[in-house]
Amino acid sequence: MEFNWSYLFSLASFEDFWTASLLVAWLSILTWTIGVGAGFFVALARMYGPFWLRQLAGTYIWFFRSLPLLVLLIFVYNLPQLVPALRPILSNPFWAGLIALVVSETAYIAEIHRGGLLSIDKGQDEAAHALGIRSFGKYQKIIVPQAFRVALPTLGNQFITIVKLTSLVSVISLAEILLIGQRLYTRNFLVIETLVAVSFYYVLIVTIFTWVLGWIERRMDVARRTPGEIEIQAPKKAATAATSTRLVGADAVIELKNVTKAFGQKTVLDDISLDVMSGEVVSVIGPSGSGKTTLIRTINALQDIDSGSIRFHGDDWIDTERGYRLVQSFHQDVVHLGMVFQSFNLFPHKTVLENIVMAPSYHGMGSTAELEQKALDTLAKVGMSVHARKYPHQLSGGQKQRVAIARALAMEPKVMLFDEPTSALDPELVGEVLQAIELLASEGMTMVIVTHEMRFATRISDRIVMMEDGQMVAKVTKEELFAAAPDSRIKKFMEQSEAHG
Ligand SMILES: Nc1ncnc2c1ncn2[C@@H]1O[C@H](COP(=O)(O)OP(=O)(O)OP(=O)(O)O)[C@@H](O)[C@H]1O
Repeated sequence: MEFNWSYLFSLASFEDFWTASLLVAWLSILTWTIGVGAGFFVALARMYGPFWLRQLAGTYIWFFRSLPLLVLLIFVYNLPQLVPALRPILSNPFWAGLIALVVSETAYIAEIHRGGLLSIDKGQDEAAHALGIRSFGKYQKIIVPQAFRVALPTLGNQFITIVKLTSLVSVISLAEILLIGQRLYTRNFLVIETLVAVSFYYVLIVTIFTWVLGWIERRMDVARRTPGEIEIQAPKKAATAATSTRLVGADAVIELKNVTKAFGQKTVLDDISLDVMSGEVVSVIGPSGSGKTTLIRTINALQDIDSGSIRFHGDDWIDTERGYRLVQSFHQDVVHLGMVFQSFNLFPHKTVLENIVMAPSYHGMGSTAELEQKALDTLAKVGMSVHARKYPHQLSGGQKQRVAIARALAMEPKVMLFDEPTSALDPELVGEVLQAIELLASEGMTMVIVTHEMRFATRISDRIVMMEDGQMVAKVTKEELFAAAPDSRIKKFMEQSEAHG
């Protein structure tokens, strides 16, 4: 038997195949789009829901991934036998097929989203918390765009799977590509030629959508973007620390009282009390693992405490009398505590300017134009305005940290918290970050700085506190430090640290 080429070529213009191809494309797009939306909520329910919802989402995923699609299709199509009211919808093979495909695919897509969500660094969440960006805004602006970018290749792959799975809908008589082919070869017995044509139409659809998905992926890939041009005039050089005009006030801005925190058996903060006065710069030093980072993170509730209390600006802020409790206005007021993290925690999918404008815009602090101008002014202050249109991956570590400082400053905080701001930097980049911090100190900003930079701590601080094994073993002013005996704990520690640094 000869291969019938002319018959095959005639199928390229067979209208029923083109109609069926459009139907397959439409069914696949609908299934994928609804599945991507529904799957996201199932993933969120599975990860963050209350216990019963997590169980429910887990059971849904387990059940519909176990059930063969063919069984589900036939079940859904025949459901009107049990529930006649569903007949108007489910007796239509397109709707029955769509519902079965969506129910099944949502289970797979939920797991893809879960992978995307799990890949997002915890630091992104912490940065959102510190900037007062709450759940919905956090997901909308920070987590979902990044998680979606990570999940996109796998989601694209799932789309291809869906296109091919639509061929199963032929069992409930949907006139899709395979069914058109079957109808032809049962009449003319040209099975091979007809199946070649069927394959051609599937390959064509998959090729077009692979190209479209690839294009979307490339568009979302910030690593491919070239730094944008900056229209503003670059300042000749970064602002430098002015002669200090700083005065330490008599009012405490932050008051920690008998704060304790244990991780399991290990007490990491042991009855810590500390007042930070307005305009004061307090550096927290101490050996690795002594509890410095834990301490600073308790102030803006990135870390909970077991007992004790924290007051902010003379008002209740965090207490533990009836369990760990934040004051009601916590999330509005946390923005007054700017935080700079050791690992920067910039938003990688946003430009430098967008990183800075995001929180003020979320809090409605002005029009976009006003906020951008303010952001550029703040960037100029840390010597970063020329880089405003770059993405974080296009910056050095020191530049990233200066942007992180500008991002915190954009919320016009009353206090700045620095958690080892130079620890992740190469030695040659440390200076530029310290200079930016020093400038803030000279302007009278109240600051708490966890640092290993002893010389810097001595130069900039009004007070230095030393942690050791969860206890505050020294709390000295600069004068007391100079006057301290050479064999005092704090002086010895500082000397040893400098020698190793
Ligand atoms: N989430 C956590 N779960 C369990 N243990 C923790 C957690 N966070 C910190 N720790 C432990 O608490 C102790 C203090 O950690 P912390 O990060 O506060 O120390 P540090 O003084 O800042 O150290 P370094 O200078 O090395 O950053 C360490 O022993 C650490 O392992």
